[in-house]
This record gives sequence, C-alpha cells and structure tokens, in this order.
Amino acid sequence: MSHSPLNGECVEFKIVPDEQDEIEQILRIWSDVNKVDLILTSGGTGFSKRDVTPEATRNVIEKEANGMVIAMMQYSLTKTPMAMLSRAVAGIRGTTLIINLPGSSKGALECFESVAGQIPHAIDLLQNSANCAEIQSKMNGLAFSPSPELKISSPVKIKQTGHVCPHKKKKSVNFKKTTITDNPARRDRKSPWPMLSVQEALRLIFENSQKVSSEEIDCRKAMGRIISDKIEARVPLPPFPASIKDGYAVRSTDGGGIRKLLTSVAAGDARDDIFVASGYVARINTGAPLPKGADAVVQVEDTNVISMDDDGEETEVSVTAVPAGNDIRPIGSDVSAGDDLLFPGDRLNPSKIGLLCTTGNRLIKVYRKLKIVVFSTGSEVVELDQVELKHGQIYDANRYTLIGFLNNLGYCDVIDGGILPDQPQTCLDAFQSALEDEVDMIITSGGVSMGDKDYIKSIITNDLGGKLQFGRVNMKPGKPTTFGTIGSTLFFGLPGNPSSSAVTFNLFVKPALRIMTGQNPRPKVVKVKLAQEIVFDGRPEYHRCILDYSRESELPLAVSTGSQCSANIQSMARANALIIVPQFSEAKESYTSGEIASAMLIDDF
Ligand SMILES: Nc1nc2c(c(=O)[nH]1)N[C@H]1C(S)=C(S)[C@@H](COP(=O)(O)OP(=O)(O)OC[C@H]3O[C@@H](n4cnc5c(N)ncnc54)[C@H](O)[C@@H]3O)O[C@H]1N2
Ligand code: MOO
Ligand SMILES: [Mg+2]
Repeated sequence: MSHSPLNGECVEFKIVPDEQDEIEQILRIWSDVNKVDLILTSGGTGFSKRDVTPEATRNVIEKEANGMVIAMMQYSLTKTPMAMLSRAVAGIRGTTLIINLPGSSKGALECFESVAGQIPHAIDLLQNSANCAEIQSKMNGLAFSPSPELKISSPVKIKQTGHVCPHKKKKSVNFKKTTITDNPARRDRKSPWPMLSVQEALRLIFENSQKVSSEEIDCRKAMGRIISDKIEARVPLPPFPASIKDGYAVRSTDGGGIRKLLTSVAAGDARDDIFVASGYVARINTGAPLPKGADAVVQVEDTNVISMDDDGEETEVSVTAVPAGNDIRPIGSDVSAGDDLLFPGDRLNPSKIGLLCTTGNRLIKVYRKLKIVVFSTGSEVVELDQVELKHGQIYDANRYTLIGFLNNLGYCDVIDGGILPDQPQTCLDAFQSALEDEVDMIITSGGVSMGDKDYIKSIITNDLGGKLQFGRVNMKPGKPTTFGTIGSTLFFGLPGNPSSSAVTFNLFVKPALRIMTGQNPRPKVVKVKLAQEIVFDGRPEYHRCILDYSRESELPLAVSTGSQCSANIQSMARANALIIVPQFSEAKESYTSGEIASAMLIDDF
C-alpha cells in the first residue's frame, strides 16, 4: 500500500487485459463491493481496435465527469498535439470516481497532475451528498434518492484517507467503510463477480490455503486426526518369536516321535531361561514366547498324550515332524523396529491407531485441530427450539448439516456461530468476534446472491478488509459460492439453498480443509453406470445420486435422487455421490440411461 499525492491509500493494483468485460467487472467490483473512492485506469484509451477502456468505463459509470476530461485534454494539448488522440472518459459510479488516463507514463502523469488538485474535493462532494441523501431519507421516512455517483474504473483504486473539504465546516476525514445500505433500486442489476469455472475456483482455494502447525498428542485420543510427521515403529512386531498355534514347542531336528514334557509356556510368560533340550518339548499357547532351544511349534491337533502323572499332568506326548520355523512368527516379521508406518497426511482410523499403539507410539505429531465457526444467515431462519414457525420462517438446516460434515472429519474444533439475521451490523459484529477468536475458517450459508439483503460479500470486503477470490462459480447448484481471506482466516460464503451449501461444502470447503492438514485435496471420483437419462443444464451440474452396489454390474449404478432444485433438501439427504455432468453443448446435450459417467463420493472423509 503506497501513499499517493492525494493523501490517499492505494488499496489495489491490477493489470487487466484489453477485454471490455473484464475491465467492466473490475470497475464494478471496486466501486460497488470495495467502495473505493477513486479508480484510475491507464492505457486502452487510443484509437486502436484493442483500446476499449473508455467503452468499458462508459458502460459502468452512471454520470460523466466531462470537466475532468476537458481539463486533462487542455493540459495535454499544450504538451503534444498527439493528446487529441485520447478518448479518455471520466465519470461517477456510486461514490466512486473513475478516471481514464493514457497508457504512456508521461501522458498519464500529466493528465493526472491536471486534475489531481480537484480530486479530493470531488470525492468529498460525492461522499457528503451520499450521506446527506441518506439522512434526509431517514428523516422523511422515505427511500432516499440516489446520491450523485461517480464511477471510474482503473487499474489503481484509491481510498481517500485524510482530505478536508474546503467547502464544509465539518469535514469527513476517514471515510467509514460501509455495507450495502443503498436503495435497492440502485443495486447492481448484474453480478459484478466474474463467473469462474469450478477448476479456476479450486485453484484459488488451493493457492490460498496453508498448512497449519502440528502438535503432539496421545495416539489413543487421535481418531480422525491427520499425521503431520512420519511415524516409525518403536518396537518390532512381534517383539519376541511368538507361537501362532496352541501346541508344543519342539526342536525340528528331533523329528517326529515321543517326547518328554519340559514345562508349559503361556502367553505373557516372563521366564526367559527355559531351554528345550533334545528329546523334550514345551507346551505352548498362541502368542506365547518360544523357549530357547525350540525352533518350531506342532499344533495340538497333531499330537497325542502318551503318559500322565498322578495329578493328571501330561508327562509324555507324541508329536509329528515339522520343519524349522513351523507356526512361529519371528521377531519383527510383521513390523521391524524403525519401519516407516504412517506418513504426513494420513488420517487416523481405528486400525491405524491400533498399529501405533502396538508399535509403542504413544505420543504422535498431528496437525492441530482446525478452528472453524459456522453461521447460518437469514432473517427467515430460526432455531429448532422455536416450536411454532411464524409466517415466512423456516427451521435452520444448513448450520447443522455443515457442523455435522465438519465433526465427521474428526480434525476440526467446530464453533456453532448461531443464526445471523440479514442485518449487516449483527453479521459484522459476529464475524469480528470470530476473527478475534482467531478462527482458521469462517463458513456462512446464505446472503451471497443478488438480493438487496445479501450483505455477506460486502461485509467481508468493505468492513473487514477481506479479499474475496471469487464470488460466482459456473456450476449447479452453488453459483453464488464465495471464497476469500480475511487476514489469515479463510472465508467461505456458501449459498443459502440447502443442497447448494451441502454440495459446495464437499466441492470447495473439504479441499481447503485437506490442504490445511497436509492431505491430498482431490476428491474421490469413481466411474458409475447411469440409471437414467440426464439432460445437461446450461451450467456444469453436480447431480445428487445414490450409488447402488446391489445390482449385478461391474460398476455401481448411479440413481438420481430426483428433483435437483437447489432448494430441495431431500435429494441431498439421500445422496452419497454427485454425478459430474458437463454443461450443455451442441456436441452433447444429455447422458443416456446406461451411459458411463464419473461421480464424486461425498460420504467419505
Ligand atoms: N436475481 C438472482 N437471484 C438469485 C440468483 C441469481 O443469480 N440472481 N441466484 C440464485 C441461486 S443460484 C442461489 S443458490 C440462491 C442463493 O442465495 P443466497 O446465498 O443469497 O441465499 P439466501 O437468499 O439467503 O437463501 C436462499 C434460500 O435458501 C434458504 N435458506 C437460507 N439459509 C438456510 C438455512 N440455514 N437452512 C435452510 N434454508 C435456508 C432461504 O430461505 C432461501 O429460500 O440465490 C438465488 N437467487
Ligand atoms: O446455484 Mo443455485 O445453488 O442453483 O440454487
Ligand atoms: Mg439471497
């Protein structure tokens, strides 16, 4: 962040290709979402075919600021007649001033100098007129009329930080970051967020997710945790030559025949001075240590009692001949001391915990638990404790679904953030306190689409200074899925529709969690046979289905769970996989019944 001569702060800098759509999108996001005071563009103002910055600017501004254009032109013409080849535009969008500057650094500087003196005042007027209109409207109890808005798109956006307007007694010094409190009539009619592909969205998630630190814990309390440091066997398995059978420990060189019984060795027998001499055997149990002198075990089924003493204890038995090593597990035959057992990224399941215990690894290093807060947003959403629903209310589904997904993973400390109404200040306060609590991730559902009460994106960027990496994804369900960072905290704004939030959790949140804990982020995708036709949608679709393994087919049959409306929760509740359905194209419009497709498993970890 550098300081400009305007005493402003450069809060963003971006190089944008000569693509009108892209330039427009940036201008919209910076003015509407980030609410910067000034956007300066440089380049793309000339006569060549690729020069489209003025067109992009004109499309997003609501009012022109021709005086500034004239001032720049007048001044530039005194420097070079070439200046007349500039088609620069200046204008206002919302409370943002957007000014096109030429691409040459000399020209850009000259133009900027010619208007710089009036910029602070212009911005101040914009800000103050916006405030006045709002206050006026509140006083009248009427919707306030739109304040004059300057829209300027440019690769440099500046937030003014310290200008004092010469025309006002009371000066607005620090511009408060605001949430969307505008008149709905003035909201964007089109989403300013570029529509990313799922792959692009995942790439941004991969780029912005970092491994967390690790901690040492008792392996017996580590179910579901993720190994951070390689683990070796502390002791060999078995730690002594152990009998595999209940029978008699013999010397294989004695061969078959009648032998005297030396002693009996049970599992856990601590004597290490037993010696089986030639002509003798020792009774032995499964898991007992083989006595010295013996080198094989004959199972009891292959022996007979020959004689007993007065107490009924056997004194002689006959054994069959067995080779050396028969029915014995040598030391380390399963695991040698020092063997690599588990690796970073391995998730601890019951058998792995057993392996750690039996190889003497009491303390192990795992990634620390991820601290995650989950909020539901929406003024219509109520807690299940409320017995009767009022008109327009619904019981919260998403929060409990998302908390359940996270708890199932076993490596998250999940904080239930509760339900946030569609009130920016309440949401802001809740997010701020989560950040003070140093959570690794905030997950919300709802409030990320086009409604005038959909505040979430604005709160993250405007009020919390977060950086959203994407706000729209070309997929069904889940189009308005939003992801970004607020400092080192990851933010996922999942769509409110229950199926959308559940699908996008699996598709986007899980990979982030896996990266944070050193796991392979990729989902498990399997081939399936489709039980029905699926007509392609305009967006790539993640079609909820049940994988049926009961049929006589090499591949599981993927049975659709029915209506794929995002608001339909039943189709999600029954699903254990998502069929990956491509976007409609002229080349292919549908999958036929029986066709082979790919499906992503969603009931794994
Ligand atoms: N003009 C447009 N409208 C909408 C668009 C669009 O592109 N243009 N996108 C639609 C799509 S796609 C989705 S998905 C939804 C997502 O909207 P939001 O994320 O803003 O979610 P809400 O509006 O808050 O809620 C949507 C829906 O889900 C219900 N909901 C919300 N939270 C819960 C919860 N915790 N438990 C159960 N149900 C919940 C809510 O009542 C709404 O019915 O936007 C479309 N609109
Ligand atoms: O993208 Mo939305 O999730 O279809 O309803
Ligand atoms: Mg909405």
